[in-house]
Amino acid sequence: MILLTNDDSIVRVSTFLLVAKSEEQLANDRAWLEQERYWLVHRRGFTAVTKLPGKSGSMDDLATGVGTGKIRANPPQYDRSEDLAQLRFLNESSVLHTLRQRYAANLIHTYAGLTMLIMNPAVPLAIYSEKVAHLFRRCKSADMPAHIYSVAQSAYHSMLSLRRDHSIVFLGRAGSGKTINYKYIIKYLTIVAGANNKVLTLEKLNSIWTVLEAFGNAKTVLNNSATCFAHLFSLDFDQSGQIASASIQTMLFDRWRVARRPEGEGTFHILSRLVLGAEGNLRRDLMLGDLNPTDSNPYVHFNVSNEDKVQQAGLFKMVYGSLMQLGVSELENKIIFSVLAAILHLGAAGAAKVSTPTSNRSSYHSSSPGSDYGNRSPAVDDWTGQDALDGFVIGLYSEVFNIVAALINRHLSVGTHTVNTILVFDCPGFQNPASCGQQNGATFQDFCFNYLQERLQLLFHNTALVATRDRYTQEQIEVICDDTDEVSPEGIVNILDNIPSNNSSLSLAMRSSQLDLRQSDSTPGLLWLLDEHRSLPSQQSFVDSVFNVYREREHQTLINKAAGNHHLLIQHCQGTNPVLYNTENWTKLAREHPSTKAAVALLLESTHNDMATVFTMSRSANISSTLGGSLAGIDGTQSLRRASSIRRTFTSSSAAAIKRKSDGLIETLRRSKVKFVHCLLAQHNVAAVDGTKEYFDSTINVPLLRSQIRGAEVLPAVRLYKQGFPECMQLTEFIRRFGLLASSSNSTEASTPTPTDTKTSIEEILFGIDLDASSYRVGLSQDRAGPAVEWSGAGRMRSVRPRHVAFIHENPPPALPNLPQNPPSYV
Ligand SMILES: Nc1ncnc2c1ncn2[C@@H]1O[C@H](COP(=O)(O)OP(=O)(O)OP(=O)(O)O)[C@@H](O)[C@H]1O
Repeated sequence: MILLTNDDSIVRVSTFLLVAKSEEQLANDRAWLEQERYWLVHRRGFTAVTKLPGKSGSMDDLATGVGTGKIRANPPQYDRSEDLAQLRFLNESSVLHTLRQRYAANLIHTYAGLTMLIMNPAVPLAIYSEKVAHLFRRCKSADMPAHIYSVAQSAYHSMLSLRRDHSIVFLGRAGSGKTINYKYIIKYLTIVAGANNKVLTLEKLNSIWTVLEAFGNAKTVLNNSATCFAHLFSLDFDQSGQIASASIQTMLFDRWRVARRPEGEGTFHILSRLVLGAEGNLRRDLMLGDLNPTDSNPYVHFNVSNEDKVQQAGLFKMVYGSLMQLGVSELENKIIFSVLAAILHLGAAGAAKVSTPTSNRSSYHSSSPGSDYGNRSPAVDDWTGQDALDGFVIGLYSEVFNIVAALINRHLSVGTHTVNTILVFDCPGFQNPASCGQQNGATFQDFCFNYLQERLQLLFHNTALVATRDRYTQEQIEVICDDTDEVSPEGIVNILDNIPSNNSSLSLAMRSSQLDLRQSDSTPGLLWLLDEHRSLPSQQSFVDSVFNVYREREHQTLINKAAGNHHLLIQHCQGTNPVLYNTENWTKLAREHPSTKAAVALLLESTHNDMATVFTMSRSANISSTLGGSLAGIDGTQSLRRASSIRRTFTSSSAAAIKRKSDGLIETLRRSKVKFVHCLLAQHNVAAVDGTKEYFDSTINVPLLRSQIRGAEVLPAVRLYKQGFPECMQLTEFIRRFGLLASSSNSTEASTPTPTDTKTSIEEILFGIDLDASSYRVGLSQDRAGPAVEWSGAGRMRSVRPRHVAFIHENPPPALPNLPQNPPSYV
């Protein structure tokens, strides 16, 4: 258990220990630095080496593995630095070394400048209790140890002081811990900010997570309970800083899973839980007893042990109870589960192709008794009967998922005036099935998830690097920072989603010379090619269309043809994570079968009045008008009050809609002040292995961690943070707070000061208090926000500041085996 204390004596002692060094310590430091310790980088890791005195030749020559050559090691006291910006020698190996040292001590959180890195510990840690949350309350950013609660607290504090909307975004690979930390952020804000009229409580949060996990998660090869939807939790605060309303927007990115789950993976948990857990009248009314778990059913699988079956049955009862706690009536519950039961019965029935007497076209009928949906979904081109049924089931499940989210919102959203919002965003992680030995190639669903992760990484790049540099230029602040090894995610994002500027057709795009395409910035992205592909003869494979366009050598570093008719390789995450995709069936998946829309219409127009009422409700003004919140909707146009139309935008399954959804999301996030959390995996498949503890007690997979650090652009961001001036304050605000320190002749009280007066006064104040001139700059620009004083990141040394909180392990966790405290080398 971690205990945080603000006991003064502890603060003073730790401050003294950190600041004051004995002569002996200083001598040791000097001796260590004179030794010239370097990292020798190699494919499998890095090794500490010492330069022998008197030997010539550059140590940089040894760094054959990275190419940067900046490989000096830090003295041992930096081993567990809480902020990577504190490292004296900032390089990739030193970053890996620090993360590894901290991880060995169960310190899974590390600041990377303004970003937080979190390693997945794979085992529960007792550092998230309510008591711990209260210790972060009212703390300022610089006073908090690295912890997921410090991210939440600094967003909350910043929202209150700036009166601006904030968002917290999680990035990382599948199973790296995004969802768990997303929940901790919301839990923290609920505990610390409190909620008016108990609109949000910890019990309600538990119910929400239980319901969403059941309806939106599934077992995948990379995670036993992977999130298959993106969710944006919106916490709306009133003037006093309390939560006044909340809502959740969901996007079921993997809606195909209900009908076409990848080999070896599961469908949404709720389907098997319903069959195993429903009892009494519900079981009888939904005829669940007729479904034999041993029969093959494309829409559910029961490949679990008896013990698991009991557990799944228990989980169903929890879901049912949670829905009730969230204000869902028994009737509404029954309606939701009856649609799910219909999906299961349709799966048991299967589909057959029949000819209709009135038309030459074929249509598809389920052989399920009483089912006449086939007439509503005319077959198109190469659709099969199973496609029609699958499309229908996808439509049904998507509507169920939407109504569940709408019912949660009905319970949380209060039509009250709110001032600011904190958005917390989680989505499926980066997928690479090859990392767990699956060589068949990644699926279309994986492609969609990876595209969204790339968009988020680009948002990070633009926020942490591009916008920061632009601001320095605007303020005429010179920052010397090496950016030669920076690679922007923009190149890969363009390959994935570029829309040709001349809106040419696919056949035109393929006929045009590459030069023309490049000159007009018209090289179409893969999503556009998928969308357009339906206009091509079906013999042409999607991969052929792609490589008719992407013949250019300059693209070969990002996209390549792979062995097999349908395979292509995309170099994701700045080339650190190549993913082999199998594009067979992608053109079909990117389209929406007409039966999907028919399923939606069927629910809305159902002759069963209650059913029609419930499903219409999620689209009607009733529910959307109850949605509170000051923040614009995820589609990037209007407020959340337009939730029904937002959801419609998101239910289209075409490739173009995936881009549109992502655009809306990024635009929504961009308008707020964004904080990023990068979740990291220490080992492949941590989240998919049972008996994780034993599996996990091994050394860190250094190449895996290195590729995540590179892909996440940690080093460039920390470097800019360290060299730059990341903390800024408007000049007027500075004067308001510190104006008293100005000499009387320059007092700003006499008359309204001009910007030049203000700047001069500030420079005098800073000069007067003898602050190191290299640690600040006074900006010049006259932009809307006004010129600013910028504070150096390097000057923000958390470890030498008196802390208001400190970590103490009550029961120190056992050190991981095979991890010496100061390992001489890593392999
Ligand atoms: N802070 C943590 N403490 C304990 N266990 C953790 C922590 N973070 C992650 N885990 C473990 O890792 C597993 C995967 O975490 P989680 O589902 O949050 O990952 P994810 O990144 O959201 O995955 P996906 O992208 O596949 O949805 C969890 O089930 C849990 O076992």
